[in-house]
This record gives sequence, structure tokens and C-alpha cells, in this order.
Amino acid sequence: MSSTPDPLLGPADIRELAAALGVRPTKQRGQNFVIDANTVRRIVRTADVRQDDVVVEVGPGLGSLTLALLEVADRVVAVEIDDVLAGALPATITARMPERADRFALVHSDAMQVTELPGPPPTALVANLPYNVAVPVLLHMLETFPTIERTLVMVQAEVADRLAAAPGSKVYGVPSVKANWYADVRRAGAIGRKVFWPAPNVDSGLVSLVRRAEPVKTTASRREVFAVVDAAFAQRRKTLRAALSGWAGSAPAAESALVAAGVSPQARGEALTVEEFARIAENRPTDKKPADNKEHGQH
Ligand SMILES: C[S@@+](CC[C@H](N)C(=O)[O-])C[C@H]1O[C@@H](n2cnc3c(N)ncnc32)[C@H](O)[C@@H]1O
Repeated sequence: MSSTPDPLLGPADIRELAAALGVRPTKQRGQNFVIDANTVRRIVRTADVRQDDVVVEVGPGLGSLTLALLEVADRVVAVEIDDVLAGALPATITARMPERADRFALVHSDAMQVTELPGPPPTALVANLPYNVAVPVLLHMLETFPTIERTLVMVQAEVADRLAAAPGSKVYGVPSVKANWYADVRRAGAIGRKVFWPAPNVDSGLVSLVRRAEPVKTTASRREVFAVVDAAFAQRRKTLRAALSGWAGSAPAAESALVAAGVSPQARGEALTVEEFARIAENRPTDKKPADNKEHGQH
């Protein structure tokens, strides 16, 4: 009895592909490729990818996760920055899954620069993110594509903890609050080092983000809210009264904004929910509001 070979990439396939392309993975681009078919299938299951999803993947690399996504979803759009990897991927997809190649589109670009994608709007984001830019890329995608409902990303374990942290936790910080502006966030599992080539020197974790049913109720803009968050955590050991003095113009002005928002001036940023940050933003002294323009493009 002949069995059909697995279309997904295993360790030998990755080695062969990398050798044929002359790929030398770089740290700078966070290039650690998954060499284990079980791991990518598990990621796709955990992501709850459905057949009618339009999935966007950031950093497809040699295509390990891309192929697992194509097994399930009707459409996958992958954004890859690397010239050699982007150039080779369509041929890999055609060779491994010829019957599904027309469901795949490649965007050769830096994900941070992407403002539109070909085809119908994405409904899900699934990615093994480049670790050095994981948080900005994640936030950029959630902001740019509001149609993304479900997200599952693999990131460094420590970053996964930060993203999913709740107020009061030691690791609660800027990534936690900003991710929570868009979504309900939770840890969704751990991934060991051995499933990668080359093996990274940190553990990895999965994070699931489900877009909020209702956006945070506030009259402040996303930029205004994020400006408070950045200021509060830039000096996380200080009380908010002190940490927000620059943002408000003075410590007494910060105190007034905090009191008006119903937040103790003695509290620290690590205790506040995203809703509380939004209320503080609403109460920024009016003469300070134009300063927000300078944070354009920052997350
Ligand atoms: C951790 S690897 C994941 C590769 C593949 N998805 C896998 O799981 O085997 C990260 C990938 O992101 C790509 N990358 C790095 N920075 C990027 C950026 N700013 N925009 C798009 N892709 C990027 C890298 O070239 C690499 O292919």
C-alpha cells in the first residue's frame, strides 16, 4: 500500500530547501524556522482557523506554517521581508500543494509598511513572528486590519507573558495594555526550542487574541490613549502623578487629570486597566493635546 507523503515540511525538507536557496538564517530578522509538522498543525488548531477564513501570516519563511494554514483555510496571504525567502515561497507552495496554490498570495514587504492586502479583507492573523519586532508588528496588524477577528502568534515566552498579563502583574506593561486595547488576550501554550532550526536560545509561547466585541468606550483617540500608557510606563516605579507630569505639563495638572478620571494620583501604571488609561487621556489638559502628533507611527 502506498501512502501519500506529508505535504508539510519536516527537518530534512527544511535543510534541503535552505541549502538549495543558500539561506543562512539571521538573528536580525528573527529567522528561526519550524521543522516539525505537528507543531504547525497544533498552531493552526489552536488558532481555530476555519475553512472560510482569510488568513494573513507575517514572516512565512520557508513555508512551514503557511502550508499548514493552506490545509485548512480557503485563502492565505503571507507578508515576507526577505528577498530570497519571498522569491522562493510560491514555488514551494506549488510543489507541495499544487491543488491549493491558487489560494495563496505573497506580499514581499516589511510587515510594518503594509497598509493593504490583495483580495478580500483578512479575518485571522496567524504567525510565528520575528522575535525582535513581534510586538510592533502585532499591534500594526491589529490596527491596520480591523477585520482580523482571531489572532494566534508565536513569540518569545517572556513577550507572551507580557502580552497576556493582567493589571497588578509584575510583567504587566505597555504591550499588555496596548494589546488589550484591541483584544481579549490569553496565553495559549508553550513551544520548546527543539522544533526550530536554528534552535533559538529562548523558549516560545503562543498568544491568542480575540478582537473585543465592543471597542473600549472613550472619546479619546487610540493615539491619545497610547500616549498616556507610554508616559506612565516610561517611569513605571513612579506614581502616576509624577510619571504623567510631562504629559500633563506639571505634576498638579497630572493630579487634576487623574482625579477627574477617578484614578488615585498615587497609583502606578501597572495597576491600571486600559479603560482607566482611556479615562485619563480624556482628561488631558486641553493645551497639551496637540503634542500627540509627534507619536505618529509608534506603538
Ligand atoms: C521566526 S521566522 C518564522 C518563519 C516561518 N513562519 C516558520 O514558522 O518557520 C520569522 C520570519 O519573519 C520574517 N521577517 C522578519 N522581519 C519581518 C518584517 N518586518 N516583515 C515581514 N517579515 C519579516 C523573517 O525573514 C522570517 O522569515
